Amino acid sequence: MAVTAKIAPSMLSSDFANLASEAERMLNCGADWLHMDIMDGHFVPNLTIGAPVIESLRKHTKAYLDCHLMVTNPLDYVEPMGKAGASGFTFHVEVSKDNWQELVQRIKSKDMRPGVALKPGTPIEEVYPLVEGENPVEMVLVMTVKPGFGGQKFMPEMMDKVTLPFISCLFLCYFLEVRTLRKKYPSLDIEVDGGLGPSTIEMAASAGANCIVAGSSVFGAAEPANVISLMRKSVNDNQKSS
Ligand SMILES: O=C(CO)[C@H](O)[C@H](O)COP(=O)(O)O
Repeated sequence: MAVTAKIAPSMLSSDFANLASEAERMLNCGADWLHMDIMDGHFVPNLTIGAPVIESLRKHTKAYLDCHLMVTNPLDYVEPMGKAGASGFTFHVEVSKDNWQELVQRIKSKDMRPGVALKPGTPIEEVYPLVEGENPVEMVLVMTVKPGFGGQKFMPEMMDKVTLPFISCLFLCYFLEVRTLRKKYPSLDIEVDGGLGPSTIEMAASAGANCIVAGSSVFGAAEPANVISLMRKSVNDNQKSS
């Protein structure tokens, strides 16, 4: 089964004081999902929003809220996030090795879609059991920057987790790990997050990523709709040719 493109502007780059109108603006520009970064100031060195803000935003939109939990204790967030109206709940594998089964089961019981994320440097093999288990996650999020802040430079070596491109005319096996992920799981949603935009989308899409999180490149664009549509086209073209 072919995967579909999901373009998810990262609301971390929005004007938080006008979150509802920023969300509406992105949806009007063609966004499929709204990416919400939940940071606890412990798992990552930044503190953002939590369930109360998701609950407030939910009153203004029916959109899919793709929530990325950069927190040390994701289990503590399942109940409040479910109640608040989160659609997707993506937790980090680095803090869930012992309880991911319970976590996935609880996320599903709250009608959210479970996903697992990994930081740069975490071996891709660590997510295999979560994708192949009896009660699997439905998305893998590959971070292409160190989580914590928007506007960082894209890390090509993390894209190695999705494809095997030529870089500077050299055969560099940068994308071996993620290419492996797509090869292993043809119908899995694979999301990439960090430094994605017009100059990096082709690399991500050819590697097999279909869910694209983009903050500064979308919010910083004069015409966000053009950036969103360009990224969607790149994913769709690569999916057709794969
Ligand atoms: O999760 C994140 C940071 O932890 C952000 O979603 C991500 O970095 C997006 O921002 P940008 O597209 O500007 O890199």
